[in-house]
Amino acid sequence: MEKQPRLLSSQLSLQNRVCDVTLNCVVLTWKERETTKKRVSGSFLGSSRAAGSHCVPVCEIIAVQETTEACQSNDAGRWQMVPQQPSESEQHAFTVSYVERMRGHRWRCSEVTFHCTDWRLCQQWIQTIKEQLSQLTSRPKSLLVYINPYGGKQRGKWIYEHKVAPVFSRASISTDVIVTECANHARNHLKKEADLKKYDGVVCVGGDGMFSEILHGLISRTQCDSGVDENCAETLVPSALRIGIIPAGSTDCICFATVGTNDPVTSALHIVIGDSQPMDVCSVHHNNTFLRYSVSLLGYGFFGDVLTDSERKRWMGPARYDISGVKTFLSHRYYEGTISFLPAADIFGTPRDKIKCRSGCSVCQKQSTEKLTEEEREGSYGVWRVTRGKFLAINAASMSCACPRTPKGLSPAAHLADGTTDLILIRKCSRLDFLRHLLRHTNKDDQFDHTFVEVHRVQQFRFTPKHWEGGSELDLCESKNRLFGQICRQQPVCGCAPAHSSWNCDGEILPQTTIHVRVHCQLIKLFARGIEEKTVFEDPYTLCAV
Ligand SMILES: CCCCCCCCCCCCC/C=C/[C@@H](O)[C@H](COP(=O)(O)O)NC(=O)CCCCC
Ligand SMILES: Nc1ncnc2c1ncn2[C@@H]1O[C@H](COP(=O)(O)OP(=O)(O)O)[C@@H](O)[C@H]1O
Ligand SMILES: [Ca+2]
Repeated sequence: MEKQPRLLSSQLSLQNRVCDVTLNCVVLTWKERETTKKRVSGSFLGSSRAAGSHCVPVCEIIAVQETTEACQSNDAGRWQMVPQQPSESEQHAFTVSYVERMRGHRWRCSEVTFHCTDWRLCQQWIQTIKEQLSQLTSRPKSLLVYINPYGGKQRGKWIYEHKVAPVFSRASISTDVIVTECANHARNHLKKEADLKKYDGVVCVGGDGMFSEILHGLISRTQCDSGVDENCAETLVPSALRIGIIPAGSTDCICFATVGTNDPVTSALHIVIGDSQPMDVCSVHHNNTFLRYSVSLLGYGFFGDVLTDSERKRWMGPARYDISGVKTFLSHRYYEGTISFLPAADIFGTPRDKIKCRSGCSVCQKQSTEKLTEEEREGSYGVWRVTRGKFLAINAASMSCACPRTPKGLSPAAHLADGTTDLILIRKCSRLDFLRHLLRHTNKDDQFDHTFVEVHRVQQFRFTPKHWEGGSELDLCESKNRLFGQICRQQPVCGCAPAHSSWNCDGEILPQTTIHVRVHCQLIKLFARGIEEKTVFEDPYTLCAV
Protein backbone atom coordinates (compact mmCIF):
# COMPACT_ATOMS: atom_id res chain seq x y z
CA MET A 1 0.00 0.00 0.00
CA GLU A 2 1.17 3.51 -0.80
CA LYS A 3 2.88 5.30 2.08
CA GLN A 4 1.03 8.47 3.10
CA PRO A 5 2.92 11.69 3.95
CA ARG A 6 2.85 12.63 7.62
CA LEU A 7 0.77 15.61 8.63
CA LEU A 8 1.90 15.66 12.23
CA SER A 9 4.22 13.62 14.39
CA SER A 10 4.93 14.35 18.06
CA GLN A 11 5.87 12.81 21.33
CA LEU A 12 2.77 13.10 23.50
CA SER A 13 1.92 11.68 26.85
CA LEU A 14 -0.84 9.14 27.35
CA GLN A 15 -1.63 8.15 30.93
CA ASN A 16 1.85 9.14 32.04
CA ARG A 17 3.43 7.08 29.28
CA VAL A 18 5.28 8.66 26.40
CA CYS A 19 3.94 7.87 22.95
CA ASP A 20 5.01 8.58 19.41
CA VAL A 21 1.82 9.93 17.87
CA THR A 22 1.52 10.30 14.11
CA LEU A 23 -1.23 11.55 11.86
CA ASN A 24 -1.38 11.20 8.10
CA CYS A 25 -4.35 11.61 5.74
CA VAL A 26 -5.44 8.05 6.39
CA VAL A 27 -4.60 7.01 9.96
CA LEU A 28 -3.84 8.23 13.45
CA THR A 29 -1.31 5.99 15.18
CA TRP A 30 0.21 6.04 18.61
CA LYS A 31 2.95 3.82 19.86
CA GLU A 32 4.26 3.66 23.35
CA ARG A 33 7.94 4.43 23.68
CA GLU A 34 10.18 1.91 25.39
CA THR A 35 9.79 2.62 29.10
CA THR A 36 11.77 1.59 32.10
CA LYS A 37 9.81 -1.03 33.98
CA LYS A 38 10.41 -1.23 37.67
CA ARG A 39 10.05 -4.73 39.03
CA VAL A 40 8.09 -4.61 42.27
CA SER A 41 6.88 -8.09 43.03
CA GLY A 42 7.25 -10.54 40.22
CA SER A 43 5.03 -9.32 37.36
CA PHE A 44 4.87 -6.53 34.82
CA LEU A 45 2.27 -3.83 34.55
CA GLY A 46 0.37 -3.23 31.32
CA SER A 47 -1.21 -5.47 28.69
CA SER A 48 0.59 -6.00 25.42
CA ARG A 49 -2.14 -3.95 23.77
CA ALA A 50 -1.63 -1.05 26.18
CA ALA A 51 2.08 -1.26 25.57
CA GLY A 52 1.73 -1.77 21.82
CA SER A 53 0.86 0.22 18.80
CA HIS A 54 -2.61 1.62 18.19
CA CYS A 55 -4.03 2.71 14.94
CA VAL A 56 -7.32 4.39 14.02
CA PRO A 57 -8.35 5.19 10.45
CA VAL A 58 -9.17 8.91 10.15
CA CYS A 59 -12.53 7.96 8.65
CA GLU A 60 -13.37 6.24 11.96
CA ILE A 61 -12.54 9.21 14.18
CA ILE A 62 -15.77 10.58 15.60
CA ALA A 63 -14.49 13.86 16.98
CA VAL A 64 -11.60 15.65 18.64
CA GLN A 65 -11.83 18.18 21.42
CA GLU A 66 -9.69 20.02 23.93
CA THR A 67 -9.70 18.30 27.30
CA THR A 68 -10.06 20.41 30.38
CA GLU A 69 -10.41 17.75 33.08
CA ALA A 70 -7.67 17.02 35.61
CA CYS A 71 -4.93 14.63 34.51
CA GLN A 72 -5.20 11.04 35.63
CA SER A 73 -2.54 9.33 37.62
CA ASN A 74 -1.63 5.79 36.75
CA ASP A 75 0.38 4.60 39.71
CA ALA A 76 -2.23 2.55 41.52
CA GLY A 77 -0.89 -0.80 40.23
CA ARG A 78 1.91 -2.90 41.58
CA TRP A 79 4.16 -1.94 38.69
CA GLN A 80 4.88 1.58 37.79
CA MET A 81 6.01 3.18 34.55
CA VAL A 82 8.68 5.75 35.09
CA PRO A 83 7.39 8.91 33.39
CA GLN A 84 9.86 10.40 30.94
CA GLN A 85 8.32 13.85 31.07
CA PRO A 86 7.71 16.00 34.11
CA SER A 87 4.11 16.04 35.31
CA GLU A 88 3.85 19.84 35.12
CA SER A 89 4.10 19.44 31.36
CA GLU A 90 0.72 17.67 31.23
CA GLN A 91 -1.40 20.77 31.37
CA HIS A 92 -2.75 20.73 27.83
CA ALA A 93 -4.67 17.83 26.46
CA PHE A 94 -6.98 16.77 23.68
CA THR A 95 -9.32 13.79 23.42
CA VAL A 96 -9.94 11.82 20.27
CA SER A 97 -13.18 9.77 20.10
CA TYR A 98 -13.08 6.92 17.64
CA VAL A 99 -14.81 3.72 16.60
CA GLU A 100 -13.64 0.58 18.34
CA ARG A 101 -14.78 -2.83 17.12
CA MET A 102 -16.12 -5.29 19.69
CA ARG A 103 -17.35 -8.85 19.37
CA GLY A 104 -20.34 -9.69 17.19
CA HIS A 105 -20.03 -6.72 14.80
CA ARG A 106 -20.73 -4.26 17.60
CA TRP A 107 -18.99 -0.88 17.59
CA ARG A 108 -18.26 1.37 20.53
CA CYS A 109 -17.14 4.96 20.83
CA SER A 110 -13.74 4.84 22.57
CA GLU A 111 -11.65 7.78 23.70
CA VAL A 112 -7.96 8.47 24.02
CA THR A 113 -6.56 11.59 25.70
CA PHE A 114 -3.12 12.87 24.79
CA HIS A 115 -1.31 15.39 26.95
CA CYS A 116 1.32 17.78 25.74
CA THR A 117 3.77 20.24 27.04
CA ASP A 118 2.89 23.09 24.80
CA TRP A 119 -0.51 24.77 24.32
CA ARG A 120 0.30 25.58 20.69
CA LEU A 121 1.18 21.99 19.89
CA CYS A 122 -2.08 20.85 21.51
CA GLN A 123 -4.05 23.33 19.38
CA GLN A 124 -2.16 22.27 16.27
CA TRP A 125 -3.19 18.65 16.82
CA ILE A 126 -6.82 19.58 17.42
CA GLN A 127 -6.90 21.82 14.36
CA THR A 128 -5.22 19.32 12.05
CA ILE A 129 -7.52 16.46 13.06
CA LYS A 130 -10.54 18.74 12.65
CA GLU A 131 -9.36 19.70 9.17
CA GLN A 132 -9.03 16.04 8.26
CA LEU A 133 -12.55 15.32 9.52
CA SER A 134 -14.00 18.27 7.63
CA GLN A 135 -12.76 16.70 4.40
CA LEU A 136 -14.92 13.63 4.97
CA THR A 137 -17.83 14.96 2.94
CA SER A 138 -19.99 11.83 3.21
CA ARG A 139 -20.63 12.55 6.91
CA PRO A 140 -24.08 13.92 7.77
CA LYS A 141 -24.29 17.28 9.55
CA SER A 142 -28.05 17.51 9.91
CA LEU A 143 -30.55 14.68 10.39
CA LEU A 144 -34.30 14.27 10.59
CA VAL A 145 -35.14 11.66 13.24
CA TYR A 146 -38.45 9.79 13.57
CA ILE A 147 -39.09 7.76 16.73
CA ASN A 148 -41.86 5.17 17.03
CA PRO A 149 -42.51 5.18 20.79
CA TYR A 150 -44.58 1.98 20.55
CA GLY A 151 -42.26 -0.28 18.50
CA GLY A 152 -40.75 -3.45 20.02
CA LYS A 153 -40.57 -3.15 23.81
CA GLN A 154 -41.66 0.50 23.61
CA ARG A 155 -38.16 1.72 24.38
CA GLY A 156 -37.58 3.79 21.23
CA LYS A 157 -37.54 7.13 23.02
CA TRP A 158 -35.30 5.89 25.81
CA ILE A 159 -32.89 4.26 23.35
CA TYR A 160 -32.64 7.45 21.30
CA GLU A 161 -32.17 9.77 24.28
CA HIS A 162 -29.69 7.61 26.19
CA LYS A 163 -27.75 5.72 23.51
CA VAL A 164 -27.94 7.68 20.28
CA ALA A 165 -28.36 11.40 20.99
CA PRO A 166 -25.06 11.56 22.98
CA VAL A 167 -23.17 10.04 20.01
CA PHE A 168 -24.75 12.53 17.56
CA SER A 169 -23.98 15.37 19.90
CA ARG A 170 -20.34 14.23 20.26
CA ALA A 171 -20.07 14.33 16.47
CA SER A 172 -21.71 17.80 16.36
CA ILE A 173 -24.62 16.54 14.26
CA SER A 174 -27.74 18.67 14.53
CA THR A 175 -31.10 16.88 14.65
CA ASP A 176 -34.81 17.56 14.35
CA VAL A 177 -36.63 14.84 16.28
CA ILE A 178 -40.25 13.79 15.71
CA VAL A 179 -41.86 11.29 18.06
CA THR A 180 -44.69 9.80 16.02
CA GLU A 181 -48.24 10.12 17.31
CA CYS A 182 -49.91 7.49 15.15
CA ALA A 183 -49.22 4.99 12.40
CA ASN A 184 -48.27 6.68 9.10
CA HIS A 185 -47.29 9.92 10.84
CA ALA A 186 -43.67 9.60 9.64
CA ARG A 187 -44.70 8.47 6.16
CA ASN A 188 -47.09 11.37 5.59
CA HIS A 189 -44.74 13.93 7.08
CA LEU A 190 -41.93 12.81 4.78
CA LYS A 191 -44.21 12.63 1.77
CA LYS A 192 -45.90 15.98 2.11
CA GLU A 193 -44.42 18.27 4.73
CA ALA A 194 -40.75 17.74 5.58
CA ASP A 195 -38.32 20.32 4.23
CA LEU A 196 -35.85 17.71 3.01
CA LYS A 197 -33.34 20.26 1.70
CA LYS A 198 -32.39 20.93 5.33
CA TYR A 199 -31.15 17.39 5.95
CA ASP A 200 -28.36 15.01 4.97
CA GLY A 201 -30.33 11.97 6.01
CA VAL A 202 -33.33 10.50 7.79
CA VAL A 203 -33.09 8.34 10.91
CA CYS A 204 -35.66 5.70 11.81
CA VAL A 205 -35.90 4.65 15.47
CA GLY A 206 -38.12 1.57 15.42
CA GLY A 207 -38.56 -1.79 13.74
CA ASP A 208 -39.00 -3.03 10.18
CA GLY A 209 -42.57 -1.69 10.05
CA MET A 210 -41.41 1.79 11.02
CA PHE A 211 -38.57 1.59 8.50
CA SER A 212 -41.12 0.65 5.87
CA GLU A 213 -43.06 3.86 6.62
CA ILE A 214 -39.96 5.98 6.16
CA LEU A 215 -38.97 4.10 3.01
CA HIS A 216 -42.42 4.73 1.52
CA GLY A 217 -42.43 8.39 2.51
CA LEU A 218 -39.00 9.00 1.02
CA ILE A 219 -39.47 7.07 -2.23
CA SER A 220 -42.92 8.55 -2.89
CA ARG A 221 -41.65 12.06 -2.17
CA THR A 222 -38.71 11.55 -4.55
CA GLN A 223 -40.98 10.26 -7.34
CA CYS A 224 -43.46 13.07 -6.76
CA ASP A 225 -40.69 15.72 -6.83
CA SER A 226 -39.37 14.17 -10.07
CA GLY A 227 -42.78 13.83 -11.73
CA VAL A 228 -42.63 10.02 -11.81
CA ASP A 229 -45.85 7.97 -11.50
CA GLU A 230 -45.28 5.07 -9.08
CA ASN A 231 -48.10 3.07 -10.68
CA CYS A 232 -46.57 2.58 -14.05
CA ALA A 233 -42.90 3.59 -13.88
CA GLU A 234 -40.50 0.80 -14.84
CA THR A 235 -37.64 2.95 -13.56
CA LEU A 236 -37.87 4.86 -10.30
CA VAL A 237 -35.67 7.78 -9.25
CA PRO A 238 -33.26 6.96 -6.40
CA SER A 239 -33.58 9.06 -3.29
CA ALA A 240 -30.69 11.40 -2.51
CA LEU A 241 -31.07 11.05 1.26
CA ARG A 242 -29.69 8.07 3.15
CA ILE A 243 -31.68 6.36 5.90
CA GLY A 244 -30.16 5.34 9.23
CA ILE A 245 -31.82 2.62 11.29
CA ILE A 246 -31.67 2.62 15.08
CA PRO A 247 -33.10 -0.80 16.00
CA ALA A 248 -36.01 -0.46 18.43
CA GLY A 249 -38.54 -2.90 17.01
CA SER A 250 -39.41 -6.58 17.26
CA THR A 251 -37.48 -8.26 14.43
CA ASP A 252 -35.20 -5.46 13.18
CA CYS A 253 -34.08 -7.63 10.29
CA ILE A 254 -33.14 -4.75 7.98
CA CYS A 255 -30.73 -3.37 10.56
CA PHE A 256 -29.28 -6.81 11.41
CA ALA A 257 -28.80 -7.79 7.77
CA THR A 258 -27.04 -4.54 6.84
CA VAL A 259 -24.91 -3.98 9.95
CA GLY A 260 -24.53 -7.46 11.46
CA THR A 261 -26.05 -6.66 14.84
CA ASN A 262 -29.06 -4.96 16.41
CA ASP A 263 -27.26 -2.47 18.59
CA PRO A 264 -28.31 1.21 18.73
CA VAL A 265 -24.82 2.57 19.45
CA THR A 266 -23.31 0.63 16.54
CA SER A 267 -25.99 1.98 14.21
CA ALA A 268 -25.45 5.52 15.49
CA LEU A 269 -21.72 5.22 14.77
CA HIS A 270 -22.36 3.98 11.22
CA ILE A 271 -24.51 7.08 10.73
CA VAL A 272 -21.91 9.44 12.21
CA ILE A 273 -19.06 8.21 10.02
CA GLY A 274 -21.32 8.54 6.97
CA ASP A 275 -21.38 4.93 5.78
CA SER A 276 -23.35 4.22 2.66
CA GLN A 277 -24.98 0.94 1.62
CA PRO A 278 -27.16 0.83 -1.48
CA MET A 279 -30.19 -1.42 -1.27
CA ASP A 280 -32.63 -3.05 -3.68
CA VAL A 281 -36.32 -2.21 -3.35
CA CYS A 282 -39.17 -4.34 -4.69
CA SER A 283 -42.30 -2.60 -5.91
CA VAL A 284 -45.46 -4.65 -5.43
CA HIS A 285 -48.34 -4.10 -7.87
CA HIS A 286 -51.88 -5.41 -8.17
CA ASN A 287 -53.75 -5.04 -11.48
CA ASN A 288 -51.11 -2.57 -12.68
CA THR A 289 -51.63 -0.44 -9.61
CA PHE A 290 -48.79 0.18 -7.18
CA LEU A 291 -49.41 -1.26 -3.70
CA ARG A 292 -46.24 -1.13 -1.62
CA TYR A 293 -42.45 -1.35 -1.51
CA SER A 294 -40.47 -4.11 0.18
CA VAL A 295 -36.77 -4.42 0.97
CA SER A 296 -36.60 -7.58 3.05
CA LEU A 297 -39.30 -10.28 3.13
CA LEU A 298 -42.38 -10.70 1.03
CA GLY A 299 -43.94 -13.83 2.47
CA TYR A 300 -47.20 -15.58 1.60
CA GLY A 301 -48.49 -18.58 3.54
CA PHE A 302 -46.47 -19.24 6.69
CA PHE A 303 -45.00 -15.75 7.24
CA GLY A 304 -48.19 -14.01 6.12
CA ASP A 305 -50.23 -16.07 8.59
CA VAL A 306 -47.73 -15.51 11.43
CA LEU A 307 -47.97 -11.76 10.88
CA THR A 308 -51.76 -11.70 10.62
CA ASP A 309 -52.10 -13.67 13.85
CA SER A 310 -49.41 -11.66 15.64
CA GLU A 311 -51.07 -8.29 14.90
CA ARG A 312 -53.83 -9.26 17.34
CA LYS A 313 -51.17 -9.88 19.99
CA ARG A 314 -49.24 -6.62 19.65
CA TRP A 315 -49.57 -6.02 23.39
CA MET A 316 -47.19 -8.97 23.95
CA GLY A 317 -44.31 -7.13 22.23
CA PRO A 318 -41.71 -9.17 20.29
CA ALA A 319 -42.88 -12.44 21.97
CA ARG A 320 -46.03 -12.29 19.82
CA TYR A 321 -44.08 -13.73 16.91
CA ASP A 322 -43.09 -16.84 18.93
CA ILE A 323 -46.67 -17.55 19.97
CA SER A 324 -48.06 -16.90 16.49
CA GLY A 325 -45.18 -18.85 14.94
CA VAL A 326 -46.01 -21.98 16.95
CA LYS A 327 -49.75 -21.55 16.30
CA THR A 328 -49.25 -21.12 12.56
CA PHE A 329 -46.85 -24.04 12.41
CA LEU A 330 -49.41 -26.30 14.12
CA SER A 331 -52.21 -25.20 11.77
CA HIS A 332 -50.05 -26.45 8.86
CA ARG A 333 -52.06 -24.63 6.19
CA TYR A 334 -51.10 -24.80 2.55
CA TYR A 335 -52.25 -22.66 -0.34
CA GLU A 336 -52.62 -23.36 -4.03
CA GLY A 337 -51.51 -20.97 -6.68
CA THR A 338 -49.38 -20.14 -9.69
CA ILE A 339 -46.04 -18.38 -9.63
CA SER A 340 -44.44 -17.02 -12.75
CA PHE A 341 -41.00 -15.51 -12.53
CA LEU A 342 -38.29 -13.90 -14.62
CA PRO A 343 -35.02 -15.60 -13.59
CA ALA A 344 -31.90 -13.51 -13.14
CA ALA A 345 -28.99 -14.32 -15.45
CA ASP A 346 -26.28 -16.77 -14.37
CA ILE A 347 -23.83 -13.96 -13.55
CA PHE A 348 -26.05 -13.09 -10.56
CA GLY A 349 -25.38 -16.50 -8.99
CA THR A 350 -28.02 -18.57 -7.22
CA PRO A 351 -29.62 -18.62 -3.75
CA ARG A 352 -27.52 -21.73 -3.05
CA ASP A 353 -24.17 -19.99 -3.55
CA LYS A 354 -21.62 -20.41 -0.78
CA ILE A 355 -20.41 -16.83 -1.21
CA LYS A 356 -22.25 -14.32 0.99
CA CYS A 357 -22.98 -10.63 0.47
CA ARG A 358 -20.51 -8.81 2.71
CA SER A 359 -19.18 -5.27 3.07
CA GLY A 360 -17.87 -4.12 -0.33
CA CYS A 361 -19.55 -7.10 -2.05
CA SER A 362 -18.15 -7.50 -5.57
CA VAL A 363 -21.45 -8.82 -6.98
CA CYS A 364 -23.33 -5.72 -5.79
CA GLN A 365 -20.50 -3.40 -6.85
CA LYS A 366 -20.65 -4.83 -10.33
CA GLN A 367 -24.22 -3.56 -10.48
CA SER A 368 -23.41 -0.11 -9.15
CA THR A 369 -20.50 0.47 -11.49
CA GLU A 370 -22.50 -0.99 -14.38
CA LYS A 371 -19.47 -2.93 -15.52
CA LEU A 372 -21.56 -5.64 -17.13
CA THR A 373 -20.19 -6.71 -20.52
CA GLU A 374 -22.48 -6.62 -23.54
CA GLU A 375 -22.74 -10.41 -23.34
CA GLU A 376 -23.67 -10.31 -19.64
CA ARG A 377 -26.24 -7.62 -20.28
CA GLU A 378 -27.77 -9.65 -23.10
CA GLY A 379 -27.79 -12.72 -20.86
CA SER A 380 -29.61 -10.86 -18.12
CA TYR A 381 -32.82 -10.80 -20.16
CA GLY A 382 -34.34 -14.18 -19.34
CA VAL A 383 -37.56 -15.95 -20.26
CA TRP A 384 -40.53 -16.08 -17.88
CA ARG A 385 -41.08 -19.46 -16.21
CA VAL A 386 -44.22 -20.76 -14.57
CA THR A 387 -44.75 -23.16 -11.69
CA ARG A 388 -47.91 -24.08 -9.81
CA GLY A 389 -48.80 -26.25 -6.85
CA LYS A 390 -49.65 -26.36 -3.16
CA PHE A 391 -47.37 -24.30 -0.99
CA LEU A 392 -46.84 -23.94 2.76
CA ALA A 393 -44.87 -20.78 2.11
CA ILE A 394 -43.84 -18.56 -0.77
CA ASN A 395 -41.06 -16.21 0.27
CA ALA A 396 -39.17 -13.56 -1.64
CA ALA A 397 -36.04 -12.35 0.15
CA SER A 398 -34.39 -9.31 -1.43
CA MET A 399 -31.66 -9.49 1.19
CA SER A 400 -30.55 -12.31 3.51
CA CYS A 401 -33.21 -11.31 6.11
CA ALA A 402 -30.74 -12.27 8.83
CA CYS A 403 -31.99 -11.42 12.32
CA PRO A 404 -31.48 -12.83 15.82
CA ARG A 405 -34.04 -15.58 15.06
CA THR A 406 -32.02 -16.72 12.06
CA PRO A 407 -28.51 -15.22 12.11
CA LYS A 408 -27.69 -16.57 8.65
CA GLY A 409 -31.05 -15.45 7.27
CA LEU A 410 -33.97 -16.74 5.26
CA SER A 411 -31.78 -16.67 2.16
CA PRO A 412 -28.18 -16.59 3.37
CA ALA A 413 -26.64 -15.84 -0.04
CA ALA A 414 -29.07 -13.10 -1.09
CA HIS A 415 -27.46 -9.79 -2.04
CA LEU A 416 -28.37 -6.38 -0.64
CA ALA A 417 -27.88 -4.50 -3.89
CA ASP A 418 -27.71 -6.80 -6.92
CA GLY A 419 -31.16 -6.03 -8.37
CA THR A 420 -32.56 -9.51 -7.65
CA THR A 421 -34.73 -11.23 -5.07
CA ASP A 422 -34.52 -14.88 -3.98
CA LEU A 423 -37.79 -16.72 -4.48
CA ILE A 424 -38.17 -19.59 -2.00
CA LEU A 425 -41.04 -22.00 -2.61
CA ILE A 426 -41.90 -24.45 0.18
CA ARG A 427 -44.22 -27.04 -1.28
CA LYS A 428 -46.73 -29.00 0.77
CA CYS A 429 -44.90 -31.51 2.96
CA SER A 430 -45.36 -33.21 6.32
CA ARG A 431 -45.28 -31.20 9.54
CA LEU A 432 -42.08 -32.98 10.53
CA ASP A 433 -40.36 -32.06 7.27
CA PHE A 434 -41.50 -28.45 7.59
CA LEU A 435 -40.17 -28.35 11.15
CA ARG A 436 -36.83 -29.74 9.92
CA HIS A 437 -36.74 -27.00 7.30
CA LEU A 438 -37.55 -24.25 9.83
CA LEU A 439 -34.99 -25.54 12.34
CA ARG A 440 -32.27 -25.36 9.69
CA HIS A 441 -32.67 -21.57 9.73
CA THR A 442 -31.12 -21.67 13.17
CA ASN A 443 -28.14 -23.97 12.52
CA LYS A 444 -25.46 -24.54 9.88
CA ASP A 445 -27.47 -27.01 7.78
CA ASP A 446 -28.75 -25.92 4.37
CA GLN A 447 -32.47 -25.07 4.64
CA PHE A 448 -32.82 -25.36 0.87
CA ASP A 449 -31.57 -28.95 0.77
CA HIS A 450 -35.03 -30.57 0.85
CA THR A 451 -36.99 -32.09 -2.03
CA PHE A 452 -39.99 -29.89 -1.21
CA VAL A 453 -37.98 -26.63 -1.35
CA GLU A 454 -37.33 -24.83 -4.64
CA VAL A 455 -35.25 -21.66 -4.95
CA HIS A 456 -34.76 -19.20 -7.80
CA ARG A 457 -32.95 -15.88 -8.08
CA VAL A 458 -35.33 -13.60 -9.96
CA GLN A 459 -35.80 -10.06 -11.27
CA GLN A 460 -39.61 -10.12 -11.27
CA PHE A 461 -42.36 -12.51 -10.23
CA ARG A 462 -46.14 -12.81 -10.21
CA PHE A 463 -48.38 -14.80 -7.91
CA THR A 464 -52.02 -15.76 -8.43
CA PRO A 465 -53.84 -17.85 -5.83
CA LYS A 466 -55.81 -20.74 -7.34
CA HIS A 467 -59.30 -19.47 -6.56
CA TRP A 468 -58.34 -16.14 -8.15
CA GLU A 469 -57.32 -17.52 -11.49
CA GLY A 470 -59.46 -16.03 -14.20
CA GLY A 471 -61.28 -13.87 -11.66
CA SER A 472 -60.74 -10.76 -9.58
CA GLU A 473 -60.26 -10.17 -5.87
CA LEU A 474 -63.85 -9.00 -5.62
CA ASP A 475 -65.10 -12.25 -7.12
CA LEU A 476 -63.75 -14.02 -4.09
CA CYS A 477 -65.55 -11.80 -1.60
CA GLU A 478 -68.81 -12.38 -3.44
CA SER A 479 -68.43 -16.15 -3.55
CA LYS A 480 -66.71 -16.45 -0.18
CA ASN A 481 -69.07 -18.98 1.39
CA ARG A 482 -69.07 -21.32 -1.59
CA LEU A 483 -65.27 -21.20 -1.71
CA PHE A 484 -64.75 -21.76 2.04
CA GLY A 485 -66.87 -24.89 1.83
CA GLN A 486 -64.72 -26.21 -0.98
CA ILE A 487 -61.44 -25.34 0.75
CA CYS A 488 -62.46 -26.88 4.05
CA ARG A 489 -62.99 -30.13 2.20
CA GLN A 490 -59.50 -29.77 0.72
CA GLN A 491 -57.83 -28.98 4.05
CA PRO A 492 -59.86 -30.80 6.69
CA VAL A 493 -57.15 -30.36 9.31
CA CYS A 494 -57.94 -26.67 9.74
CA GLY A 495 -61.64 -26.91 10.49
CA CYS A 496 -62.44 -23.75 8.60
CA ALA A 497 -59.20 -22.59 7.09
CA PRO A 498 -59.38 -19.54 4.84
CA ALA A 499 -58.82 -20.08 1.12
CA HIS A 500 -56.08 -17.57 0.97
CA SER A 501 -53.23 -16.30 3.05
CA SER A 502 -51.92 -12.71 3.11
CA TRP A 503 -48.63 -11.25 2.03
CA ASN A 504 -46.28 -10.19 4.79
CA CYS A 505 -44.56 -7.18 3.21
CA ASP A 506 -41.68 -6.14 5.52
CA GLY A 507 -44.00 -6.68 8.49
CA GLU A 508 -47.11 -5.06 6.97
CA ILE A 509 -50.10 -7.11 5.80
CA LEU A 510 -51.11 -6.59 2.17
CA PRO A 511 -54.85 -6.71 1.51
CA GLN A 512 -54.38 -8.09 -2.03
CA THR A 513 -53.03 -11.56 -2.80
CA THR A 514 -52.58 -11.42 -6.58
CA ILE A 515 -49.39 -9.49 -7.04
CA HIS A 516 -46.65 -8.56 -9.49
CA VAL A 517 -43.25 -7.82 -7.97
CA ARG A 518 -40.40 -5.99 -9.69
CA VAL A 519 -36.93 -5.40 -8.17
CA HIS A 520 -35.45 -1.91 -8.47
CA CYS A 521 -31.69 -2.18 -8.16
CA GLN A 522 -30.13 0.09 -5.49
CA LEU A 523 -33.09 2.44 -5.23
CA ILE A 524 -32.20 3.63 -1.75
CA LYS A 525 -29.12 4.01 0.44
CA LEU A 526 -28.65 3.30 4.13
CA PHE A 527 -26.12 4.63 6.61
CA ALA A 528 -24.53 1.17 6.80
CA ARG A 529 -21.78 -0.81 5.04
CA GLY A 530 -23.07 -4.37 4.92
CA ILE A 531 -21.79 -7.02 7.30
CA GLU A 532 -18.02 -6.84 7.74
CA GLU A 533 -15.92 -9.96 7.26
CA LYS A 534 -14.62 -11.46 10.49
CA THR A 535 -11.03 -10.58 9.57
CA VAL A 536 -11.77 -6.87 10.07
CA PHE A 537 -12.70 -7.61 13.67
CA GLU A 538 -9.90 -10.07 14.29
CA ASP A 539 -7.23 -7.82 12.86
CA PRO A 540 -8.32 -4.20 12.64
CA TYR A 541 -4.68 -3.29 12.03
CA THR A 542 -4.99 -4.55 8.46
CA LEU A 543 -6.97 -1.35 7.98
CA CYS A 544 -3.95 0.61 9.07
CA ALA A 545 -1.28 -0.94 6.89
CA VAL A 546 -0.25 2.39 5.44
C1 LIG B 1 -38.63 -23.80 15.25
C2 LIG B 1 -37.65 -22.76 14.88
C3 LIG B 1 -38.25 -21.80 13.94
C4 LIG B 1 -37.24 -20.83 13.44
C5 LIG B 1 -37.78 -20.05 12.31
C6 LIG B 1 -36.82 -19.05 11.88
C7 LIG B 1 -37.29 -18.26 10.73
C8 LIG B 1 -37.37 -16.82 11.08
C9 LIG B 1 -37.31 -15.96 9.87
C10 LIG B 1 -37.50 -14.55 10.22
C11 LIG B 1 -37.46 -13.72 9.00
C12 LIG B 1 -37.74 -12.34 9.33
C13 LIG B 1 -37.92 -11.49 8.13
C14 LIG B 1 -38.37 -10.12 8.56
C15 LIG B 1 -39.62 -9.83 8.82
C16 LIG B 1 -40.02 -8.51 9.38
O1 LIG B 1 -40.18 -7.58 8.35
C17 LIG B 1 -41.32 -8.65 10.12
C18 LIG B 1 -41.68 -7.33 10.83
O2 LIG B 1 -40.67 -6.97 11.72
P1 LIG B 1 -40.89 -5.86 12.88
O3 LIG B 1 -41.54 -4.66 12.25
O4 LIG B 1 -39.54 -5.52 13.43
O5 LIG B 1 -41.80 -6.47 13.87
N1 LIG B 1 -41.22 -9.70 11.12
C19 LIG B 1 -41.89 -10.85 10.99
O6 LIG B 1 -42.62 -11.04 10.08
C20 LIG B 1 -41.65 -11.88 12.08
C21 LIG B 1 -41.44 -13.24 11.54
C22 LIG B 1 -41.20 -14.18 12.69
C23 LIG B 1 -41.43 -15.58 12.30
C24 LIG B 1 -41.31 -16.53 13.41
N1 LIG C 1 -47.07 6.56 17.32
C1 LIG C 1 -47.49 5.44 16.77
N2 LIG C 1 -48.61 4.81 17.23
C2 LIG C 1 -49.02 3.65 16.71
N3 LIG C 1 -48.40 3.01 15.69
C3 LIG C 1 -47.29 3.56 15.20
C4 LIG C 1 -46.78 4.80 15.70
N4 LIG C 1 -45.66 5.11 15.00
C5 LIG C 1 -45.47 4.13 14.09
N5 LIG C 1 -46.45 3.20 14.20
C6 LIG C 1 -46.62 1.93 13.44
O1 LIG C 1 -46.22 0.86 14.28
C7 LIG C 1 -45.94 -0.27 13.46
C8 LIG C 1 -44.88 -1.14 14.04
O2 LIG C 1 -43.75 -0.40 14.25
P1 LIG C 1 -42.28 -0.99 14.42
O3 LIG C 1 -41.43 0.16 14.85
O4 LIG C 1 -41.88 -1.70 13.21
O5 LIG C 1 -42.42 -1.99 15.65
P2 LIG C 1 -42.45 -3.59 15.71
O6 LIG C 1 -41.12 -4.06 15.22
O7 LIG C 1 -42.66 -3.90 17.15
O8 LIG C 1 -43.56 -4.05 14.83
C9 LIG C 1 -45.54 0.30 12.11
O9 LIG C 1 -46.37 -0.26 11.15
C10 LIG C 1 -45.78 1.80 12.21
O10 LIG C 1 -46.49 2.27 11.10
CA1 LIG D 1 -31.11 -8.29 -3.74
